[in-house]
Amino acid sequence: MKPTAVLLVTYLMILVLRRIFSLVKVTRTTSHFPKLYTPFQPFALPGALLKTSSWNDGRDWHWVRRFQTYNKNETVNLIPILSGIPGLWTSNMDIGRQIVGGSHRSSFAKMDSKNRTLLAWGMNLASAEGAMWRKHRRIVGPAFGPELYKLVWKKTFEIYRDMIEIEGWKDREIVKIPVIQNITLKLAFLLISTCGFGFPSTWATLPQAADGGMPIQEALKIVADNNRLYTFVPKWLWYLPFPSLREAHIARGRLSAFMQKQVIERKGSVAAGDTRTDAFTIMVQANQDEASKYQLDDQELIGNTFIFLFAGHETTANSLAATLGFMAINEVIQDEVLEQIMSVVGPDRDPEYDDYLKLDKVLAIFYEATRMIPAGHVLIRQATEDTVLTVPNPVGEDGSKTVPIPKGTEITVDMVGVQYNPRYFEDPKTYKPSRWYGLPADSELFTAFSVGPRACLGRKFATVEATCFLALLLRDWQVLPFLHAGETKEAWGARVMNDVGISITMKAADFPIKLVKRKHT
Ligand code: HEM
Repeated sequence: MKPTAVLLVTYLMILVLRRIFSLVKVTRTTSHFPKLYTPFQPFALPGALLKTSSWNDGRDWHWVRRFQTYNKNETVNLIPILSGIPGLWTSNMDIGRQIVGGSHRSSFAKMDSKNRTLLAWGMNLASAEGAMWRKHRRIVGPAFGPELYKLVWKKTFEIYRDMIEIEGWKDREIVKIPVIQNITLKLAFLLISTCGFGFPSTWATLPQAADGGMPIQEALKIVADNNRLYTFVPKWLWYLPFPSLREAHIARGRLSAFMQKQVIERKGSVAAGDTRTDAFTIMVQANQDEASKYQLDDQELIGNTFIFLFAGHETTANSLAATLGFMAINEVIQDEVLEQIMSVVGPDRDPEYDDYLKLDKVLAIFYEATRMIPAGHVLIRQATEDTVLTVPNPVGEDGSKTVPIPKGTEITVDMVGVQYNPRYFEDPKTYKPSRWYGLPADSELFTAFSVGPRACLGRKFATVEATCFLALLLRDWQVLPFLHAGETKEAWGARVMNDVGISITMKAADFPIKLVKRKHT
């Protein structure tokens, strides 16, 4: 053998031995949990690029194998043999609470490597940890109060009305929507744009900006659609002559300059008594009122405004689309919900924010869709020190065990696993909104927004928007599936509502629906 070949083989053998050594070390230290072997870590390259198959666990493995993975044990140790870090995956929310709770005594933290997309516009609430998180929470928290929710309700109503008018549905008896996600994404985007950023936005096509450049709302839309690209594509690629990359680069530059100016202007208008109630304005107000050592700098204010877009746009839109998919195949539930809408709001009146709590069945159809296809599908943390977990015994056995967890262990709370765990849900495979009827609006029994201090800050933003939009839509229209020739409703449901994948959020693949105008007597 040639000396170079000998060197290469030796090098490869060292790599293999190092891999075996590190895997043995890691698996010994978390030996309490059963091991599942896979070639690659599902969320790291190359595993994330490959589809889940008989030999590979790709990035949607927890969806594809949701009825098998936790059959025998609620927590498993997923061990990638060829590349990536081994880690625990759990479907037990009692363990989840210990990991994602986020108290100042917590031994678990978010990992910077998983936060790159969220950090693209500045440090923010969703990415910060410890004292930094508390500082951000003091300023961002006050923005999410009754004034914002009233605005979300009002704007949802206005946007719905614009949509019906501008899409030309007003005079139609039947509307076929080829991709319902296009509608829900536009709605959720306009809501974040108006109520999060305080930019006036309508369903109509945007007018040209006064300076002839790209309208700010359009720049925001392009950034929302391309932010991931911006995080992962090397900087030099932006300057190559690919029109879509150039456009994304220009949009980012324009928005960045605009936001810097906006912070200064908003500070001035707040000092002069600005009474707007969008989250950005209230956050700037809270920042002005804070002692200087707790204040956020301009970039942090911008980072937090953008987090509303990245955390709240696709999640809400995909959950709304899923709700409409489940409505299309559940006529009886749709009628039951309509009955509540008619008794609370009636056939003609504009729904008001005070109706929100009375429309619990409308909220329940959204909750149940979000349970079955949880947009926030994984909560990933790492142990920051040697610690322990209290692991409940299997269902039917009282008590729990204390299990040591070494520093550095990565733990993923698998929200699909949690939402399909029979410990928490009777008949978890069935779409059954009645499980949520009458549930107090902020109850932690509903876990798809996470739990504890680090739970979703936008939960009420999303549920107010969803309740208002669904009440309006279901009052005016019957939602039906758009069937293939000869297809039954059940077959449509099985095909469409199980075709679920992951971009960053979890979502049903694009699907069409049909709306038939209701005739209220
Ligand atoms: C159906 C819609 C939504 C779902 C399912 C959802 C789900 C979640 C989940 C599971 C988390 C916890 C993530 C983790 O700990 O790793 C979270 C955090 C967060 N969400 Fe949402 N979310 C939704 C809508 C929104 C909206 C509309 C906004 C803002 C307007 C928002 C803002 C946030 C923020 C700021 C955090 C970070 C909170 C913190 O770390 O203190 N979310 N969301």
